Amino acid sequence: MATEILVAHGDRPREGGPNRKQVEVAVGVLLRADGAFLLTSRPAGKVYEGYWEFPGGKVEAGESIEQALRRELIEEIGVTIGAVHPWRVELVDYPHALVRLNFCKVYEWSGELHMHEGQSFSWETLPVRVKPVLPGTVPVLAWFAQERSFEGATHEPAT
Ligand SMILES: Nc1nc2c([nH]c(=O)n2[C@@H]2O[C@H](COP(=O)(O)OP(=O)(O)OP(=O)(O)O)[C@@H](O)[C@H]2O)c(=O)[nH]1
Repeated sequence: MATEILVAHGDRPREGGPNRKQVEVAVGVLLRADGAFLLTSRPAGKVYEGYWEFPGGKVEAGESIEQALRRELIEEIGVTIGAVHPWRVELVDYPHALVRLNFCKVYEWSGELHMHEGQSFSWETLPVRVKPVLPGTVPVLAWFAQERSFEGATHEPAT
């Protein structure tokens, strides 16, 4: 089966030409017992500043997805996570990079949420109230909708 590629902001020129390498990203979907999931806003100074996403970041050389996720969540939101459950993988073709998002569900963590990069956070359910949502995050909301038999718009479109 061909890998589905989500093209974000399709009309903009791509950096690095047609053979750009894929950037591996580890992404954490933290789930509370009541089903709410954690979204964080992208900090000032990063691409897509202010857009809402699931916390995570790029995998460094020599790291597994799980190791990267543990490191990123301590660095970014101050929690130490328990078991990591790989969920889905998505390829997103952004103008700035071709990223491979490795979404992992996490049900247990310790420590208080602390936004170390000045982000905001919000525990959300469907439909998501915060906006704008990062293009690479939108399909995740659709997966939740499928799992939860939720019908209707999962989020407000970015204007
Ligand atoms: N963390 C995260 N990144 C996502 C999501 N969806 C999505 O498309 N991305 C993309 O994946 C890439 C992750 O990079 P990042 O900037 O968060 O990673 P990082 O913290 O290691 O960045 P740095 O290079 O500034 O240290 C970005 O291009 C971001 O736009 C998501 O839900 N969570």
